[in-house]
Amino acid sequence: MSLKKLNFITGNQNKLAEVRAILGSVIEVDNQAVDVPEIQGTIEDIAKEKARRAAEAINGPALTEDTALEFHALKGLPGPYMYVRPTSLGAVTLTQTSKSFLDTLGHEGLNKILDSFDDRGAEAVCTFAFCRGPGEEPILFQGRTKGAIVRPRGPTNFGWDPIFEHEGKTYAEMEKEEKNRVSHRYKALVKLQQWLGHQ
Ligand SMILES: O=P(O)(O)OP(=O)(O)OP(=O)(O)OC[C@H]1O[C@@H](n2cnc3c(O)ncnc32)[C@H](O)[C@@H]1O
Ligand SMILES: [Mg+2]
Repeated sequence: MSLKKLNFITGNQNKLAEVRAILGSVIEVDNQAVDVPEIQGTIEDIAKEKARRAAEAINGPALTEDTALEFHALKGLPGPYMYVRPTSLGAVTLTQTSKSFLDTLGHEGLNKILDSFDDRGAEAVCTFAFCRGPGEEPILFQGRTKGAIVRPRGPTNFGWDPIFEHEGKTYAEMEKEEKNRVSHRYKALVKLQQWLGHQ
């Protein structure tokens, strides 16, 4: 099967812009902002289930992405629960949490959690899941970038970018191109791109 384009199911415009910036010259990236329920579980469980549900919702091939931020001192928390949006499928609301760790605590609150630990280390984890269609098993592509949680520096337009420092700069302080050369999302997309080359 040769894929002519990817249908990236996300409501997050920042993610979409980064995916298009990284993959745009390789393959066309369409977008549908379908609200897909996110279950609780491991990053991998959440990512796979999201893609399955997206493929069912659009009745076709779907690419989804899930981002987690793991604090080493907290043994990986908040991880995929940094942001859990209330989502619903028909009458069934699957996740009830209306506010995320980030929304609730803010950049300062997330920093304060770590003030009582020596280790400010963190890892940004990006997991893309591609599902060929309803009933198919999703394939995962994961990228990880190591960093540290710091007091906010730089523009505040994308999630926790201002408090995630990688090699001396926060993601928010980097030019877009710079973030897209080192980010968790970039590393996951390199794997997706390699896989696309074999399709
Ligand atoms: O529609 P989807 O793709 O689910 O988009 P989302 O915004 O709900 O995304 P997630 O469920 O993966 O939640 C991750 C949250 O983490 C934040 N986030 C994701 N990627 C990020 C990045 O590269 N830099 C900073 N914050 C990021 C941002 O606030 C997201 O809303
Ligand atoms: Mg989401």
